[in-house]
Amino acid sequence: MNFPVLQNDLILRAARGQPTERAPVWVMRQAGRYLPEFRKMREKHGFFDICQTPELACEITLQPIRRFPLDAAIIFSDILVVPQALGMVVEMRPGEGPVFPEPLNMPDDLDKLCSKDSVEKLQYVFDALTLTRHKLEGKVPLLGFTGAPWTLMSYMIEGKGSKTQAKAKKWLYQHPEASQKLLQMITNLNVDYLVGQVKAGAQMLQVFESHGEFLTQELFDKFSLPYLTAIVEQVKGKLKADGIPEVPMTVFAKGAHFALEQLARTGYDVIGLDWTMNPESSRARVGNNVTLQGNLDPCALYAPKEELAEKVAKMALAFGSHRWIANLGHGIYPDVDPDHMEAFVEAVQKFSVKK
Ligand SMILES: Cc1c2[nH]c(c1CCC(=O)O)Cc1[nH]c(c(CCC(=O)O)c1C)Cc1[nH]c(c(CCC(=O)O)c1C)Cc1[nH]c(c(CCC(=O)O)c1C)C2
Repeated sequence: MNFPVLQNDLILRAARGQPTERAPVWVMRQAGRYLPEFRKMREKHGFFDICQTPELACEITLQPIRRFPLDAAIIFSDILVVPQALGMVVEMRPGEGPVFPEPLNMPDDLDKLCSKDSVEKLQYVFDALTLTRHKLEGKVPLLGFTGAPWTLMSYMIEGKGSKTQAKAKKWLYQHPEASQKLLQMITNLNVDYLVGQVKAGAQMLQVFESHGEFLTQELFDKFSLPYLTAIVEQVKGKLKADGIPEVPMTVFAKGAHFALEQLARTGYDVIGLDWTMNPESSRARVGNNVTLQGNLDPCALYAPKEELAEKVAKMALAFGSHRWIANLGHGIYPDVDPDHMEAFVEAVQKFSVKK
């Protein structure tokens, strides 16, 4: 596809354990809600209309890259496009967030899902990736992503955000086989979806297990870890079989602090840490063969800029300069002042320089 030559490969080097002059930095959910230029675009267009229109998705992906000296762009989309591709309706309601008008209630409802040709329904994401990779002009690598099977399953059953995920967890206890059938269906689509994203131009991939925090270790071992592992093994295996150079893969399992050692053995190149994790003890637990990503408290961006810079300096010291990708410990919040996002990025660049 003759993509422009990459000029900044810091994040790819950090992910592979190669030396970097300083830590690369990007921010989860960096495109979107907190930027006035995004909100202006949202006044005119529906959320999923933007996702489905490559020119608009590309424009929003580039907005934070124009403003801040970031080291990666993440394609503008949402994890919930995967349930849509399986035949579910998802609406984005103002003030409420994503809603499934007809969530899955009982195992029989799985028959309503349609896994045939589902990856083809995501062609618009592939088109957005290809366009964006060109429009980035090689400035920084382009990241693709998906939601992990458990996180997507929980949305498909709850039908919206939930404080407890009790309906979804009820399935794990009452309908373990149906749960595994659903998780496998999502895993299969995710593998094809991520391979398709790389073929379309994604240079690195992240799997978001945002609802890891609701699982016990026992539930995580049974209903999350095997599917996260299958995804990394199969995506890397398929790329290799197709003669396509492998790309680094990140897993962000929010709240799954108990699973750090296991996650480090799955084959992911990068483990994302949420803001509750201690960088030094996390490093001691995972060893030196994986890269860590994170993990400043997203609310630290509310602090005065000087204090924010101090927190970043402290974080840089705790992670050290090798195998670290600087980020927040979860997505940036919608009411953060963009000037403080800039202060965060600049502080990482200043304090993570290798001595
Ligand atoms: C990576 C990504 C996501 N969503 C969006 C992006 C695009 C890139 C970016 O913003 O940088 C756009 C993205 N997605 C959404 C928005 C706001 C919608 C709007 O403009 O009205 C944007 C910009 C909508 C959305 N989509 C989702 C929610 C959370 C709902 C809840 O559980 O209460 C919400 C509010 C689901 C979702 N979506 C995503 C996750 C995983 C990351 C995380 O844990 O934050 C999750 C859980 C991932």
